[in-house]
Amino acid sequence: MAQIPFDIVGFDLDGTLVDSSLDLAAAVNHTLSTVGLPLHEVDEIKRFVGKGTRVMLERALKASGDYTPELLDELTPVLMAWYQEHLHDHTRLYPGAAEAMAELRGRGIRLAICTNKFERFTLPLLRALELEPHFDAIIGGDTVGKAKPHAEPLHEMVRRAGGGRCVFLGDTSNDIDGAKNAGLASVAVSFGFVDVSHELGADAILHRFEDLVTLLEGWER
Ligand SMILES: O=C(O)COP(=O)(O)O
Ligand SMILES: [Mg+2]
Repeated sequence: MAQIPFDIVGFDLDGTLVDSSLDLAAAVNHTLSTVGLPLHEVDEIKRFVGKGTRVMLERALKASGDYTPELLDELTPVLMAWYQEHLHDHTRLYPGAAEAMAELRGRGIRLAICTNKFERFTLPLLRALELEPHFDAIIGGDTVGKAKPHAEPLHEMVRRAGGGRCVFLGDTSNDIDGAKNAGLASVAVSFGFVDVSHELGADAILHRFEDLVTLLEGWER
């Protein structure tokens, strides 16, 4: 069995480890419906994800020409409250992720998460999906006061996971730029919310979780 040259495999959450698009889209559309604004398609809302819940709503309001700072302030708590109650109605791991995580852990590699989703959503979601025990570190968008692409949340993830060489997987520029800023190896996934994997300048691209272990085994030492 070939060796994997990493101590830690870190994951972005939305659009990388879990497909949360239906619940996020429902949260945005529920919020817009409370004030009679036009709703968005799920595929459109997927493009708004990655910089946290408030920015997702801001992008949705801007897309329909309805944005004002006051409206965003008014509606953000509505979205937060609704999403808190619907974190895992439809949200699931991507195919092959559970098996890849089990294989990596079985080989002594530590797993970690760094997401721009707030802890108040991240932790209950991971608990509901029974994923929390698999991770040595879970960093949310508000854990260290800075979000990806800032290096600090990724540094904190590596620190809390016990240190060592780390590769980080993600689906947007926040993730890959963040990994680079933190000096980590990076993998862009092509099955996330928007496939921009070829534009991100990641060290490698992953098309399906079934290929993750082989990809890491073949990594240059
Ligand atoms: O924008 C968000 O809510 C979080 O997104 P992320 O898990 O992809 O960082
Ligand atoms: Mg993401």
